[in-house]
Amino acid sequence: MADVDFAGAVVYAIPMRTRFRGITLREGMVFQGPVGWGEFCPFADYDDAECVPWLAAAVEQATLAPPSAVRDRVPVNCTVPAVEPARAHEIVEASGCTTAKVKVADHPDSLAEDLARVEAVRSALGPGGQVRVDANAVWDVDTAIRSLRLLDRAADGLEYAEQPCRTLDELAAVRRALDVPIAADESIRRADDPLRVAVAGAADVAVIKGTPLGGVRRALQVAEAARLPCVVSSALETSVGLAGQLALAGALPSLPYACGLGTLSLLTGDLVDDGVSLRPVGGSLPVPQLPPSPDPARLEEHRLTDPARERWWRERLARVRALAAL
Ligand SMILES: O=C(O)CCC(=O)c1ccccc1C(=O)O
Ligand SMILES: [Mg+2]
Repeated sequence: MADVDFAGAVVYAIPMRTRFRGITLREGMVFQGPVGWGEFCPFADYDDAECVPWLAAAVEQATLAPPSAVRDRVPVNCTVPAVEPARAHEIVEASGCTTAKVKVADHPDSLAEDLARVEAVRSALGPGGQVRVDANAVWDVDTAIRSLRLLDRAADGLEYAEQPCRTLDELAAVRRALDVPIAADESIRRADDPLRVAVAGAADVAVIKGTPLGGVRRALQVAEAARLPCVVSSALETSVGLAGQLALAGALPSLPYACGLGTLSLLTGDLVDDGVSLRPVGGSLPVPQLPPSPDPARLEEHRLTDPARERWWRERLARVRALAAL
């Protein structure tokens, strides 16, 4: 990709407001192409091969215009990390969202805390809101069934449960045992071939994350192949990468659920100006025409300064570019 300024890529590091998915500092790179900026932000524990689609997504955004949108706003959920009930209540209230996604099973023996968090979220939303939970694939089938029965009751009805177990067979078993709808996330984005994963019997909802799936175009194909209602969700990007996820959500023919794109509030800062920052207002986000450009002062503020860490990112980008032939 001769037309992408990889040499001028900036490495950023933004602290998380609360630990999320084991992450306390969100790191990544942004670079500019002929169409705009792209963001390369695979999690630190991913090997080079798993980073290839993340790079493809960033390069796509920097070099190709987004697909045409069929809507100009996208309803979003607020994301509630594994926090105390009082904090969970505050997060939901401050978000302005009527749908909340609650992290559960964050550590062993978390059930009592999970139940209290889900109850607090329901009380913050009131009866008209929707509560979904995400267990990030950690339960076995029996634990999932037992926990989800109780969580469903504590939530006064769950909208769905995201990836309660690891495999599709396990998801199918949980789905057969319960009335709670099941959503597949890791089963799709970490599949060997996301285009071929037969998720339809194992889940009711497909979580589509454009960044790990290799970009907006590829994610639209995965969404079509899934043959299920889709929820677009973030990978904790700054507003630069979130813009691509909103382009994806804007282009999907059908979007029956709130999307997991209200995640900027999990970070303590952003790379773009407040006026174009993708923070939900009234429970929804706009579909931007083009990705917002980083603000130079914000870039400087969040620039990663540790030289060894910066080198790690630049070397990672070089290796992944070689692997991806980009
Ligand atoms: O879906 C959301 O509400 C926010 C995004 C989210 O939860 C997430 C973000 C980064 C990595 C993994 C996940 C996840 O869905 O487990
Ligand atoms: Mg998930």
